Amino acid sequence: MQQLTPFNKPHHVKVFLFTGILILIYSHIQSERKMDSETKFENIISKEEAAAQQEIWKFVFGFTPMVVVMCAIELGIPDILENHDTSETMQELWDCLITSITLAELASKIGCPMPTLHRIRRFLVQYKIFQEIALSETCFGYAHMPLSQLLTTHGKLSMADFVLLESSPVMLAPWHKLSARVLGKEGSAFGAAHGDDVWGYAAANPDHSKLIDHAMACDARLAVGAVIEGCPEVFRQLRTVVDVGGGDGTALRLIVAACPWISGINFDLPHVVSVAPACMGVEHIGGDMFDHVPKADVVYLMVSLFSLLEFSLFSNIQVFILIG
Ligand SMILES: C[S@@+](CC[C@H](N)C(=O)[O-])C[C@H]1O[C@@H](n2cnc3c(N)ncnc32)[C@H](O)[C@@H]1O
Repeated sequence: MQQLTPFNKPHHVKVFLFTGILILIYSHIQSERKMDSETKFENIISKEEAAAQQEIWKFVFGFTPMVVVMCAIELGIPDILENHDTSETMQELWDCLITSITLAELASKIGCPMPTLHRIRRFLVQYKIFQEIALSETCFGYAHMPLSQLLTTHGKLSMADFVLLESSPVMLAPWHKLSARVLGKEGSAFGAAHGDDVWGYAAANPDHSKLIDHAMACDARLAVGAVIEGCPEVFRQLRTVVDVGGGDGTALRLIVAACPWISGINFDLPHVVSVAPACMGVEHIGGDMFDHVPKADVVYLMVSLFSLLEFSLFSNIQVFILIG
């Protein structure tokens, strides 16, 4: 008698084949899925890697915005624009209320070739520091943006001198000592770069000291303007005020102008006050705040928070601190 195996009946063969095909299809789908997710994963990685490869350029050329803005200030572009009168014809023709200047006009005022200026212009427009206005199909004008307004020399809220200070070689050199500072090899990064602290270096280098004073004045105009406007009551009862580390006296000049009943003492290191501009209602006194500070109804210290401990010596004086 012939033994029956699963294959010797036709319907068994069919079932077997059918199951086999199902298994094949299933494993094929599974392997497709696996490949699919692997490819997707690889794609994600490669997208991230591609993004990183783009991102890295920000760090390679991260300094560029700072130096191009510095260049614009040094060339006087914001000031030229500020003082430029758009010709009446142009004004009427284009009904353009925004003062703008063409590249040719700008190049001629600066006294530089157009092609090099064009490259700086492109960057400044791209970064929305200036805006480009189409005056015709072929002619463009360049106009102020809120950012470029802050770069004019005499603007009320100008930050131009702060940009010039921080982009100066003296202030950039300490950043090259940062890793040594982190490793504890250097006391201070500024000292490592220049062999002295910031104020000692400034005392020996009047040009740099002037740069610091002007930069600090930018900050003082912003901060003090906001305090006078935001809380004028702070000044009502005061007769005498000392600004410790007051730089060229900008902060006190603003306070005294807004509150003429106040007498101000601008207290700073001797090399700073000796060149500070005279101002009615403000007396400049030179000295070291760690030795003594003139007496007054109020002593305030803005920014220079070297050591609050030293201010325990003001224990019987009202002290308030403005952080700019
Ligand atoms: C960061 S600046 C601030 C300037 C000003 N308060 C402002 O915000 O515009 C610090 C000021 O403190 C002054 N300074 C540093 N050490 C000082 C000291 N030992 N005694 C008095 N003034 C000092 C500096 O000369 C400088 O003008």
